[in-house]
Amino acid sequence: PCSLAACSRKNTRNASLHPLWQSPLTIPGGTRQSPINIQWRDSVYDPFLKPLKISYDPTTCLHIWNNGYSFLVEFDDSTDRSIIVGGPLENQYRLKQFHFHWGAINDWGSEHTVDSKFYPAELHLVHWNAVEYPNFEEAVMEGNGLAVIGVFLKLGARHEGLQTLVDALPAVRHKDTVIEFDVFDPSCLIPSCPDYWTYAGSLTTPPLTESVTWIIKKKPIEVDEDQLEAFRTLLFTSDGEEERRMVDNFRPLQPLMNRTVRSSFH
Ligand SMILES: NS(=O)(=O)c1ccc(CCCCO)cc1
Ligand SMILES: [Zn+2]
Repeated sequence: PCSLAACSRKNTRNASLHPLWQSPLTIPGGTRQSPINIQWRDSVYDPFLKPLKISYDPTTCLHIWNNGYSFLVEFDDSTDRSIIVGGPLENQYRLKQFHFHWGAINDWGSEHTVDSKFYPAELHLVHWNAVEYPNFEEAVMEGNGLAVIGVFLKLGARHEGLQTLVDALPAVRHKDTVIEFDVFDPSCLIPSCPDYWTYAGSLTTPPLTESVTWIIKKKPIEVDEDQLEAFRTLLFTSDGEEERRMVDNFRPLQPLMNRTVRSSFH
């Protein structure tokens, strides 16, 4: 079993904290919380790390919904049609959903940082260990239950693959709205460069369980200003409630404690 923990620290970015983090949330015993700052020079090259193999079936895509924290694209995880294997992973993991974290302005928004630099947004592709556990909810509670690929978004050229998601956002503006999304291949959001960092961490929103093998891609993808602005038109609030813009939905950095970040590259 893994221990629950969160010791959110003073927010180093002076960002308006997501309401979730204003209440002091310190659960004793946390030794592997996320997100963290990745200090490039302290990461250790591991020659035994394999390339990450990603094979997604675009027809496993189900829907997009606004869950009041982010917008998620969810997948049919009843078979092994969309999986990742290799990298730091002992088993193959099934794609469950992907979502993003972003800021109110381009100066911050990512959850992880690299040499204390933040990106305007970060993509998380969430997978679970279907070899050892019967379903996602069980896997969430186990130390090797989940594998999340993190991809940084930086301001630059328009991303055509992302645009199909952006075009659907007005339909999920309010919390608990959902629209069907039939075909989407999330590998178009993952940089072709194979380089990544990996470390043992946790979910960055409740239940904050220490069940995630993080795989953070070294190279960001480029998106343009309009696409980032489209994220910021989403709402934390349900239809009929007083509107609160969905921005700054990232958790503060957590202590590295007794962990080493490994790199797949020299
Ligand atoms: N930001 S994250 O990738 O760490 C992440 C992924 C998935 C969940 C959902 C947990 C649901 C438990 O039943 C929460 C957070
Ligand atoms: Zn996330």
